[in-house]
Amino acid sequence: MTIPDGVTINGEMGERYEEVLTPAALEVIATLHRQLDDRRLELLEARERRIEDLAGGGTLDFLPETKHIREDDSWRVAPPAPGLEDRRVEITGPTDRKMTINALNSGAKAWLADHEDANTPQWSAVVGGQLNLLDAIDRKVDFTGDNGKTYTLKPDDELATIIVRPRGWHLPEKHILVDGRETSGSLVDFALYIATAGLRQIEKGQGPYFYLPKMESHLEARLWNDAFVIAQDLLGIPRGTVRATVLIETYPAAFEMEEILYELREHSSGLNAGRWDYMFSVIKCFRTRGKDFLLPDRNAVTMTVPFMRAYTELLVRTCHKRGAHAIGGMAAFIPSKDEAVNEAAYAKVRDDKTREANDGFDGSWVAHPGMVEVCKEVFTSVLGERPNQIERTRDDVDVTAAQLLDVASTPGECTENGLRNNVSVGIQYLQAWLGGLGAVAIFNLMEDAATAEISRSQVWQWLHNDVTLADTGHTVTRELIDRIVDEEIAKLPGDPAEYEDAKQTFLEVAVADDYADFLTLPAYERMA
Ligand SMILES: CC(=O)SCCNC(=O)CCNC(=O)[C@H](O)C(C)(C)COP(=O)(O)OP(=O)(O)OC[C@H]1O[C@@H](n2cnc3c(N)ncnc32)[C@H](O)[C@@H]1OP(=O)(O)O
Ligand SMILES: O=CC(=O)O
Ligand SMILES: [Mg+2]
Repeated sequence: MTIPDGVTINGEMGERYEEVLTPAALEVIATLHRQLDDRRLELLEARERRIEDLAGGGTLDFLPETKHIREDDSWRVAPPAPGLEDRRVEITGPTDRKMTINALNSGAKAWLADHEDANTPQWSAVVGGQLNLLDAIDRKVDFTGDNGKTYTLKPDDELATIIVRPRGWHLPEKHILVDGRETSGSLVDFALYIATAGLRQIEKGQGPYFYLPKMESHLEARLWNDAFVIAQDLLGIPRGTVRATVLIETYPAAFEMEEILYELREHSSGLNAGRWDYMFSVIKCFRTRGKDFLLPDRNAVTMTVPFMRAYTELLVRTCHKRGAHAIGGMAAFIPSKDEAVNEAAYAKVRDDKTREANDGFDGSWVAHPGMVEVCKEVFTSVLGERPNQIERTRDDVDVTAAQLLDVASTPGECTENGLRNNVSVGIQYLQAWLGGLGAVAIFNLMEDAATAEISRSQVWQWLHNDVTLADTGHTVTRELIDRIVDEEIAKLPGDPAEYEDAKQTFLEVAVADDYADFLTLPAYERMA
């Protein structure tokens, strides 16, 4: 296997890995790393400076220096690329072989093939996931499971369009070094896809399409755009072939939606309302600012509370003004074998998608194949034969910074039940994550990296703001959390000792004075 100068692969070479870690793909990684990684690290430092400013009493607002972009009515994003015109229902999920086939066959219009919230950066998942994508595009992915069930792809014209979500800018890739330095997980996931399966997508009449997560500014979008231009030029692909939908899922990004679309306009395929990371980011940004930014129990923060409503309304308005798709977020309810729970889950997903479709979204996400039809049906009842409703410009919407920041009027209470739920979900999720699973069903809900971030951040916020719990009257202290951690672990299946790693990681990210930027960072250090 030929490895370009300066590139080191630390990870074990599994079967067929050379089909993904090709010389061309490694060359793209090396070039992107050398040209862009210093800027990536500077942008991560800028995030830290913003957090310090917010902790010191600063606030978020629309940027004065980019007002001209917001006020210039002349620009639009590129028209929808092949396979991305109609996105009324998109399924999300990790890229293991079974999920790949199930997602592509699900009847959804698109599949977010996840190397982010629903996946872990285990080396075998980083490369193995890309191999599954390659095999799916080449129609060589069929297999028979251990259960004897045969997994076979449907005909091409019935499959969902693949949209790959690489890791966020903060995550390193320790198994691939360039000039002795760890690389960026984002650039590795992007490069491995565009230089292998993504090229095959072009031959098939579509393109390398991406979902871009967890960005905090338009300058981070500019970095992605530069990565697209460099990679397309290197691989001899016309500029504009790559398309990217950006998740607006951080508080700062909500104030730069228009600028983010502008930076990526040649490559843009819209914005998505990434509600779970958004809530996480709200807590993270203002975690030390007391009751004005204190969220009640996680399950009480619905999409209809004022600050969440302001965010989704602004997203639709911004996208449609610029000719871009507005894609809704994830209702975390999944089918259940318990009939009553199942009925409630379907009703909640239906309500959620109905609100989004009526608000002007062009499509939305589901976490499970069982939820595809309900989402499709709801959007079809609004869209009819139209592929989207981009023409609905929502000129009636005018969202202010104060509305986006109005966390204080969120109804609900902080309760011990909520605290216990956060502790249990956080530990169960980390247990799964450390074992290589990025998405799991816990208490009848889909849990992934974003929802787990909310859980651990709430624990941190309640502890560091001396919250008094409404149901018990207790103040949240380290002693109370330690007791609840042990009690909740005792309720889980198996020996409590099996949860020790997850417990320690949870305590590190949920109670330590130094708030970890992302739970996946210390967790990744524990991963081989
Ligand atoms: C905040 C965000 O970023 S949201 C986006 C990121 N999160 C996600 O993508 C989560 C995606 N969802 C999932 O991973 C799964 O639905 C889970 C883990 C929550 C539940 O999965 P399971 O416990 O396997 O559910 P269940 O047993 O009901 O699955 C039934 C079948 O549907 C399949 N399935 C379930 N979810 C998916 C999915 N998202 N994509 C493809 N197939 C799926 C299962 O593989 C299983 O297949 P099988 O019958 O062939 O064995
Ligand atoms: O990625 C989606 C989210 O809600 O977070
Ligand atoms: Mg997210």
